Amino acid sequence: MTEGQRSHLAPAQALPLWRRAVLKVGSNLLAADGGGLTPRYATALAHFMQASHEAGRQVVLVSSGAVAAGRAQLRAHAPGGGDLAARQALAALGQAPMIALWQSLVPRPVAQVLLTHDDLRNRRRYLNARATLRELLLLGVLPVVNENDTVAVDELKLGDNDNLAAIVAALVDADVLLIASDIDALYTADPRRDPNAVPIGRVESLTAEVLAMAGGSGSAVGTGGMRTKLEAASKAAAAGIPTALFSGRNDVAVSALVQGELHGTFFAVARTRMQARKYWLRHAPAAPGHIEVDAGAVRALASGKASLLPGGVLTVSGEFHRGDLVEIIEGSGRPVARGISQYGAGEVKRLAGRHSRDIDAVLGYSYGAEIVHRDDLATMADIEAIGDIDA
Ligand SMILES: Nc1ncnc2c1ncn2[C@@H]1O[C@H](COP(=O)(O)OP(=O)(O)O)[C@@H](O)[C@H]1O
Ligand SMILES: N[C@@H](CCC(=O)OP(=O)(O)O)C(=O)O
Repeated sequence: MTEGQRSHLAPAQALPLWRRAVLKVGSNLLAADGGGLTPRYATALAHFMQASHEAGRQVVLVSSGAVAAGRAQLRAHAPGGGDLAARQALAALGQAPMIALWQSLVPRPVAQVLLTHDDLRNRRRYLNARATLRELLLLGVLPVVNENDTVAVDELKLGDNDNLAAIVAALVDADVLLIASDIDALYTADPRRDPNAVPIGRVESLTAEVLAMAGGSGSAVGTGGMRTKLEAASKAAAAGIPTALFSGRNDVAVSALVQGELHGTFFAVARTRMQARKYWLRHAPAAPGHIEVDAGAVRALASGKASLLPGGVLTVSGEFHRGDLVEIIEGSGRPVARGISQYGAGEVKRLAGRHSRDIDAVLGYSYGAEIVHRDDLATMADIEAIGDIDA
């Protein structure tokens, strides 16, 4: 890529208002030209995150750069090639310096969160990761997520932080996924190969035709290229989250984001986050078991605004675990709602009819006041309404 292409700036467009965002920053921006970590581009991105924080917005950072930082530390002794164990060792070496770089640029505490794709497929760990990230955001801390490369395995595509960022966006219920790249937009073809490629401002839907535009990474340090960015946008869209792609090398593009303007490509969504979540709650298979609730809970749940608290639970049948999708029924057996249980069947049994404040005393620990949080719940009315958006 030439300097000319790097300094391209896609036309400005308004970014929809957001309150919580996931920002993904790739190795290319942190370890420019294959060297060690540099604050060169990270400074403006850190400023964007801080300005957002001061404006009452929350940002979760998904940062690459550990492997590149580890490699730079070992210099000539660094193992070359794509050997998995060598990359894992380099990531372990470079992770702390990468976190230290962000901490040196952000005037508030920075927390390291290491996740694997496997963790996020396991509903129990998914809930734990979500609770931790929510808590960090409430504490005003900047969570810096990276893949836990030491334990990640190659079938899970070690080194794909674009896709990880999309999963994290769904995990924290972000309003938007921001991908800072070394290129200012998605082009009709890889601009390194096709001089006639033109930038695209807005993508309505990630069709096969759009996916075919993307090539791999153009650099030695980046891993995914545009392909994984489009996969990430597609994953985020399935969760109802739009994606904004922009150049993290362009100060104008980065500072425009603070003003709510995007110079880059916007990937729109067909469903809102709420519709996407309710859609999932409707279609995902439920665990074998039910939670039977009393008339007060039936009324509260029907309002669509309440969580299921232990006080409204009468009985529990079957076997389910924390993180499973369960059906909630009333005495007659009629289904009232479906939702993700924060507690396993045995725990819910012990908590039935109790006040939320007693959870700790009864179990000796607590995953929160709700048996099913309202964000994880679809009422029968929601489920019927989703019938319409299916069509
Ligand atoms: N259609 C396309 N539009 C834009 N960039 C593309 C396209 N196809 C391939 N690319 C390449 O993808 C690169 C960005 O991905 P990558 O190198 O993995 O960066 P990062 O480190 O930010 O993840 C661009 O610099 C470009 O060379
Ligand atoms: N987890 C790896 C990065 C993996 C990755 O997706 O890199 P990149 O394509 O630069 O975003 C690391 O920290 O080096």
